[in-house]
Amino acid sequence: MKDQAIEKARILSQALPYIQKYNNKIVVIKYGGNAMTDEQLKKNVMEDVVLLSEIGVKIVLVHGGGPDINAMLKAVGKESKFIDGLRYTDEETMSYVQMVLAGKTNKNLVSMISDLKSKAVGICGMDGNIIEAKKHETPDLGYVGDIVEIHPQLIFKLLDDGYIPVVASIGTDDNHVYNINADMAASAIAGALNAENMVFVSNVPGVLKDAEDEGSLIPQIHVRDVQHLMEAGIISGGMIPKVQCCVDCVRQGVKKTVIIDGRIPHALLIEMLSDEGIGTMIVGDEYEEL
Ligand SMILES: Nc1ncnc2c1ncn2[C@@H]1O[C@H](COP(=O)(O)OP(=O)(O)O)[C@@H](O)[C@H]1O
Ligand SMILES: CC(=O)N[C@@H](CCC(=O)OP(=O)(O)O)C(=O)O
Repeated sequence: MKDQAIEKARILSQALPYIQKYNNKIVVIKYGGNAMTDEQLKKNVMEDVVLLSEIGVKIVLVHGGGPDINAMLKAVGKESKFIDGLRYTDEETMSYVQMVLAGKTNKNLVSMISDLKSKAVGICGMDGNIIEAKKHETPDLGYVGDIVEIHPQLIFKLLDDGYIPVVASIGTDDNHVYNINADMAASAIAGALNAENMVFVSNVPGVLKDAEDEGSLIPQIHVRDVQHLMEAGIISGGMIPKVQCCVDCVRQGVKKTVIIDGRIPHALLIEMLSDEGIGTMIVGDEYEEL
């Protein structure tokens, strides 16, 4: 019993340099819909978000919700169609995407944070014109948007006032509302906020040497090696835009980007506050180990 308590205290004390490192720093967390399907694991992720926020990390939570959107479309008898990992979004689909992402999924995360006695504000990229977008041109995906510019003032204001901004990936121009891939929204927001760290919470261990073999994790990739890994077919499918987003983040000055497995309880705490490496880190020359 006493030994267990000492071990717990040792692990807690290990967190001190990380708490100091991240105090008052902005960290963007992208929480993917595939890692939200288990309620207990979702609660673990929200507990980690709240704990990090309570120790002074300025957390911005950008979320996806692909499976929630698929379920809604199925319920109304509409087919989900993806091209190169992006959802074909006709006008009717767009209204469901907005309803689900900025409604059910967003408010569920906000209420979980409130239940943990912390303060969150749920918004989407239309609020405060955060995500200025334009129609994605080729291929024609309907109301799928590309990000033109991030206007981060509202996010800064919420962080300054002690709120955790919870952001749904919907953008707008003067005339239309657009469905934005949540990885892209998160990385563009991280770049615009000059975040210290960008963490993608997914449902894979990270980048694998062999996508079929969960034991083949690549712990660290330098941005200069990403092109080669794509050409060699090691990074493929849904991992291509995610890794590309990591590279964009690093190029925009985010010091560390990491893809972690939301199926591991408290993966965020392990990643942020311990000496244990978890997932795949994608870094540039600027990155320094603590
Ligand atoms: N080298 C790789 N390592 C891990 N996953 C890979 C790799 N290549 C392709 N993938 C695929 O990428 C998917 C992760 O992307 P995605 O489903 O878009 O995640 P999320 O829902 O978190 O946004 C995995 O489910 C896997 O099928
Ligand atoms: C254009 C596009 O594909 N948008 C995504 C937005 C949600 C998302 O990205 O959710 P995940 O992170 O859970 O995949 C979609 O409609 O599914």
